[in-house]
Amino acid sequence: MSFVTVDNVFQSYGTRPILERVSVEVKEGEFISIVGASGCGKSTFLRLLLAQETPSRGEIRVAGQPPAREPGLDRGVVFQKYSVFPHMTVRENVVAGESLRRPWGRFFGKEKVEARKRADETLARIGLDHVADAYPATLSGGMQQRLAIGQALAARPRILLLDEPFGALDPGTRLSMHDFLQDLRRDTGMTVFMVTHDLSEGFKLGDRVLVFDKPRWDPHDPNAYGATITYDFDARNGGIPYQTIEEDTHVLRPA
Ligand SMILES: Nc1ncnc2c1ncn2[C@@H]1O[C@H](COP(=O)(O)OP(=O)(O)OP(=O)(O)O)[C@@H](O)[C@H]1O
Repeated sequence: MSFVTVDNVFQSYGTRPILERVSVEVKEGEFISIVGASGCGKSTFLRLLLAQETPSRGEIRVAGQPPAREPGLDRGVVFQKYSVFPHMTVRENVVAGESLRRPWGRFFGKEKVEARKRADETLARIGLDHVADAYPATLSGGMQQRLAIGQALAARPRILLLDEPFGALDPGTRLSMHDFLQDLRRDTGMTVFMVTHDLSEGFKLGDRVLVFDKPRWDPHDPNAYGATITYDFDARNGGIPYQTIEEDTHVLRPA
């Protein structure tokens, strides 16, 4: 059964189309990698899933409902640049990750004690419990990015959105982050959408790899048309396409 449904979504900025006819269904627990040329709208697609933006046309549903507009507890997000707070300790960063998503923004009294306990559980899960009282500047790049993921996980989201989360890391750290993410996913059963520029990373981590591209191209006006999902690969089965786009209708159909 579909958990995230994207139904014929279009997004434009002013008169400029960015995405057109994007439709995809994702089951709960699936890991979706997203690849495509620079500027083709991959981050825009994540912002739509996050409900930071509303599509110009079409509909997105999460568990049958429109995604909540306010910062929700159901979706966590991690960007390439570390989003941790430098003036807070590692533990405080994880507590903040949860509290900032609440309407009133802070925990008090007993709630605070419980939030710190949950933060310590998250830190144990991401292997940062031994540096709970340290400040982010004293951590390596990989540890800081793990902390950013810990922040996003603090509220136990059902969906994790990752926008090139490992792009700024060196190759060795990147590999250990892959292991970390695979373990995390096994433990939590989260649904993950990850934008990456690295195709092999996309196939290694993803159950499916979605390719965003422009099916129509005007050489005199490269911005005339938007991008859509042109391939939907089964990454667990040698990269056989589940679906490919039809030349005439530009609609994804079973391959
Ligand atoms: N708020 C906005 N207003 C106007 N144009 C925007 C806005 N956000 C993004 N764009 C434009 O939309 C296009 C798609 O941007 P987006 O960041 O989604 O692409 P991307 O595929 O994630 O790119 P990259 O791989 O380089 O990160 C870009 O040309 C960008 O300049």
